[in-house]
Amino acid sequence: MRCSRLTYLVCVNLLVLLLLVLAATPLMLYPTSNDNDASTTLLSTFLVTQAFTLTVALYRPTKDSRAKTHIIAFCLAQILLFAAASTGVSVALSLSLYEDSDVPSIEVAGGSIFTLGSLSLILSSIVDVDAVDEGGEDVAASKNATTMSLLSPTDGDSITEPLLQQTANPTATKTTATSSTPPKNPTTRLLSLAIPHRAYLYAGCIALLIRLPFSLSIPHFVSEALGSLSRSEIDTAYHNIILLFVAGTVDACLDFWCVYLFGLAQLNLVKTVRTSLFSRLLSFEVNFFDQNPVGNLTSRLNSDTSAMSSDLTWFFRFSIEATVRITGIVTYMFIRSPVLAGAACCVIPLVAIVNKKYGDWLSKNSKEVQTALAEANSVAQEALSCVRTVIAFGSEEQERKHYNELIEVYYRLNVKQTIAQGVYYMVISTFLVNTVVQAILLYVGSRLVEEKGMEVDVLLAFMLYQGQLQEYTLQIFQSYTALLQSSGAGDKVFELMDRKILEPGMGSEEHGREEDENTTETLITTESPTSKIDFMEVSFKYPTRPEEQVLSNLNLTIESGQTVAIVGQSGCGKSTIVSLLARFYDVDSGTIRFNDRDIRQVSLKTLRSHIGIISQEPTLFSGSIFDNIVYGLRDEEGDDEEIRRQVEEAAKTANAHDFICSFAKKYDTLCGERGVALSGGQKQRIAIARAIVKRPQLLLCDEATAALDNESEQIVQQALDRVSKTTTTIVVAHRLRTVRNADKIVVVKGGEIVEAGDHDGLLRRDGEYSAMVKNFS
Ligand SMILES: Nc1ncnc2c1ncn2[C@@H]1O[C@H](COP(=O)(O)OP(=O)(O)OP(=O)(O)O)[C@@H](O)[C@H]1O
Repeated sequence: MRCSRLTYLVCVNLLVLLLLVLAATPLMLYPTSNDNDASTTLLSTFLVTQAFTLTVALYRPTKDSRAKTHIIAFCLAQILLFAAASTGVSVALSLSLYEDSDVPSIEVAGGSIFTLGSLSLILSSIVDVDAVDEGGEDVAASKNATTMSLLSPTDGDSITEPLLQQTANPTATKTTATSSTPPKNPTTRLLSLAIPHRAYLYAGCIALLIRLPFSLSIPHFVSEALGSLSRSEIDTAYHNIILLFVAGTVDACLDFWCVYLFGLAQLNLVKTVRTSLFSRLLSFEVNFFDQNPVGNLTSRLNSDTSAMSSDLTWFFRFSIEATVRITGIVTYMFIRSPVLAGAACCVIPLVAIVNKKYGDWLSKNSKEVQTALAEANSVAQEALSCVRTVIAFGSEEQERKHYNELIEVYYRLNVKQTIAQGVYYMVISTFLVNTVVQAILLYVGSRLVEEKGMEVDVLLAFMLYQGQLQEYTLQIFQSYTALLQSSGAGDKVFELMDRKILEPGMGSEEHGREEDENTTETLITTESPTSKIDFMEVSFKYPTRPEEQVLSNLNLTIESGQTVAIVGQSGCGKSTIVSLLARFYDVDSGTIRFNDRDIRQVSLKTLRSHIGIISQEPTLFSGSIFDNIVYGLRDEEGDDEEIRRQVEEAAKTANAHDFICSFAKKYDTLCGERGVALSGGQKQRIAIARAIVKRPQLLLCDEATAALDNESEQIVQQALDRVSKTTTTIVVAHRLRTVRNADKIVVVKGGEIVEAGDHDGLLRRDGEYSAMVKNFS
């Protein structure tokens, strides 16, 4: 395993710390007259080593700017530590001298070294050493630009900046949809997500900072009150009890603001991440959804976004609170007894190391947990959305088994996590912090009381504060662990955010944006409300199946207002022609022209606003019939009366008005999920009304009557015939009797057009079409 310079720094710090602790321990326990000399030696060793590690860190410039950033952050923190150390040590030394060496300076030095060492270890564990280790020069170089921009975002107000780091390439040719290289370390990126919500975070921090002195003083007043009582100083005890009550009340009031403001930041963060991710998902091309199960995506949208946001705000709140509390408590402890302070801090370095390891493992495991959950969700979602098919085929047991297997994987990963958590709490929290530290404090404290005449209430205060110190030390580490856990969940979300939007997704919108006005003009101001379509030498393969040539050099012209039927054997590419026209996919070569304009030069929104699509399986939303029909008009503005009139008119044209009016709630009748509360024919007629309510220039009917019985087929066919008089229509059909009246019938075979003409002409020709008609009759 390769080690970065930062890892070496941490190791050197740790080693020096251990040596100094070993050297200081006998001096602290058995002080001699040479203490001052010894303490000076220890302190200067520590400072020299720090200076040495700093020099090593700054020496030899590295090309890896990410590592550089970490090192600079590390060095800055070290410099701050130096400043704090010098001030702290001189204050402590003068205190001990002032008190006539009641507290030997060696104890001050020992305590300071413990604290400094611990702080530098905490710092080292927080700096993402492994991220620097893992990144080779190449990877790091590819990440540099975005990393640096995120470390110092200039426009922090836009959530899209940290979330959407890759914009679409408008001229991108079709490639298999893969995610682009993730631009940066997810932890740093995750942190940058909080930038737009900084107002709440700042306010929360201010409330926290005002609150903490009150909160921190409570154990002091308790110890003072008890100490006064033990000395029978009743008035002083009452005085401390009143102070305790006041401090506790202020603490409680400000606690509300902390919970509220940090909670608000979290809610806003979840909201922004969810809405950004959802809109990103909607801008992906159809091919993306061919490859990614919906359950998987909803899992990312729900559980991953909330996991990353809650852990992130948890990190902000508790890391700040814990840092302030630890600083306050450690300062208080050093002022009252440096030796006891050293004893209280002695396990912190160990906790730091264990926590770093635990955090790294947790980050990896939580990624696996989220993936396992997403897979299980995907299976559940699919089974539930196709529940009728599952029941009809008696596949309940099979689906149950499949889901159980995936949930078992999720369960096992969680069990692993629970065991690790149990071991962590057992060793760190219960044993080290609650048992070892308490025992050390009581032992050292009782010796100080016995041998140096230290007051018992000092020991009492230490016992009360040490609980808080350990609790918040754990909390600061856990908030770091939570951050890593968030990055685990955030990783998958960022993967989707970073995925390039390929044409025909948003890329084309960007492309079409400049031309939007012209384009809309072109499409709308044609003489007739219909459109002319040209397929010119069109070839196409599905990206997920590149080995199969679906269409090859297909040429087809559909005049404005014509009704053209596309027929052919199953799998010959009929529906593909429809999908290409709606730009669900882009052609590999050749051109499709809409009113003499290449559809790749038209924004998707504009193009689709002129196309109505009716498919074999009409998908209705779970709202009312009115909601479903008006869906086709959602972008249009107008008064409610006018919209209602248009909806009813479309329903009448689609032969749907009468059956809608036969329902008690008429247009307000609910359709049920995916329209389950309606018959196939009724659903199809509502789908027709939805497609024509916006008066499209082109109507695409893909096997619109194929799933209906004869009676329903006739009613729907009448509706389609009526609609096709006012628009250009392309009909894909199996039932040849439904296409007899088409202006042109096109026979597709092996991805090519083999015959074209009207019904009578093709029959006379006695070719493919004629054979198909004979087969069907
Ligand atoms: N999303 C897809 N991904 C990969 N291949 C696809 C996809 N959709 C269709 N195909 C394949 O492309 C070919 C043409 O399919 P298409 O749906 O256009 O045929 P069709 O003529 O409409 O068939 P049918 O009459 O049965 O509906 C088929 O071999 C099909 O398996």
